[in-house]
Amino acid sequence: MTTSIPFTQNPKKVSDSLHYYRHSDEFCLESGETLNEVQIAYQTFGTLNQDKSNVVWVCHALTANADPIQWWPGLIGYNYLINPEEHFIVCANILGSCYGTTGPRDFDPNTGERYLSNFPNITIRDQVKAHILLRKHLEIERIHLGMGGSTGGQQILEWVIEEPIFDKLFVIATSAQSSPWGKAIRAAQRMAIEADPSFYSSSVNGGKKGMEAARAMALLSYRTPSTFNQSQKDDNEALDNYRAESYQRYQGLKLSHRFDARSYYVLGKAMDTHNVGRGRGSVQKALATIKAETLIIGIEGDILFPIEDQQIIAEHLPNSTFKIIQSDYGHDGFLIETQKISEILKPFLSNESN
Ligand SMILES: CC(=O)SCCNC(=O)CCNC(=O)[C@H](O)C(C)(C)COP(=O)(O)OP(=O)(O)OC[C@H]1O[C@@H](n2cnc3c(N)ncnc32)[C@H](O)[C@@H]1OP(=O)(O)O
Ligand SMILES: N[C@@H](CCO)C(=O)O
Repeated sequence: MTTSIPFTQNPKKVSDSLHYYRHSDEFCLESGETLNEVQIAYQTFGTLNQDKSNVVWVCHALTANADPIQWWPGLIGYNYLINPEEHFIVCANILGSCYGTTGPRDFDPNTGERYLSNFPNITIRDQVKAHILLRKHLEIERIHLGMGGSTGGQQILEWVIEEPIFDKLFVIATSAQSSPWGKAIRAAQRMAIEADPSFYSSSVNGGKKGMEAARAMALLSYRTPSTFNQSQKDDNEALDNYRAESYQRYQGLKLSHRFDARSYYVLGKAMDTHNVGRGRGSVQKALATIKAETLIIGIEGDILFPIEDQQIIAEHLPNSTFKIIQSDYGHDGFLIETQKISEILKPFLSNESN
């Protein structure tokens, strides 16, 4: 087994409490293709209590890693609502990513070469299958709270339908199926990556310039005009070198220093596959099977996952609470508005209904 070295050019980005579960059996994907010797990188925080009733499983968003204390500060961490003193927090890097779990830059055990552009298409359901493998490896039979935002929320919704082992769910800025609008946004980003000839090369860092452009496009769907218009104002004399352009270029560079272009490509395609109704009759029928008490939060101004996406979930879940928060940040507000989220999540977690 070729050990997969967690991808990061910034070692501090990969926490020293990262663990690995290596699955020796064949991992069959929804596409019918298989992956061998899948490795799942994960982190746990806190202690499993006697009756294993304090598990909080966090599913991360597109470019995050297995350390939610790092990327969801204010909500998860010591002295926050979801904390290691009270909860046994588990978070796994998702299949196809580049923070320790098997993805395009890892070595294919069948060829001894890195997958690179040969990494198979994966789905959200495949990512959930990897979570389930890890759950079983950790001998966790019940999850008190499953939580996630954006594609993390998509994983949670898929998972609870596959395995009704959750007491409570919290999902934010997410959907029950990917919309044509979301698919169009990600297609444009893939076109930018495909326009970078190095994406198809054998270079382990291929596609990075394309990913920088893709990230700049993505940011336009993660934010709102007000965040740019408030923070990136130019003086009246400016005729070039605008702050908004400098910001976009910087954000692209920032991502290219910590993320892999082929992972970005594969994970975007996985998001496109999301549809809880596939093979289950309809989205409505699939959602109606979810008995867990669910909190759904939408963000006013989120153009990637508009409020209607969360309304559909709320309408078809038998036991749900739906709240809307305001955020200048739009979609990325789920990572930033942790105070507003905590004010809603706290009473949801403390009620005795479950
Ligand atoms: C390994 C890991 O990190 S796990 C992954 C964690 N990340 C994720 O999950 C992705 C989600 N996180 C994010 O998207 C972001 O961290 C957010 C949304 C939470 C906040 O966004 P940020 O990028 O931190 O803040 P913001 O968008 O305001 O940008 C601030 C940065 O832009 C820089 N900047 C601001 N304006 C400009 C400009 N005109 N030109 C150049 N740079 C600029 C700031 O100096 C700052 O730089 P820094 O990040 O090096 O400190
Ligand atoms: N901006 C966040 C959330 C995207 O949904 C990320 O890059 O992971």
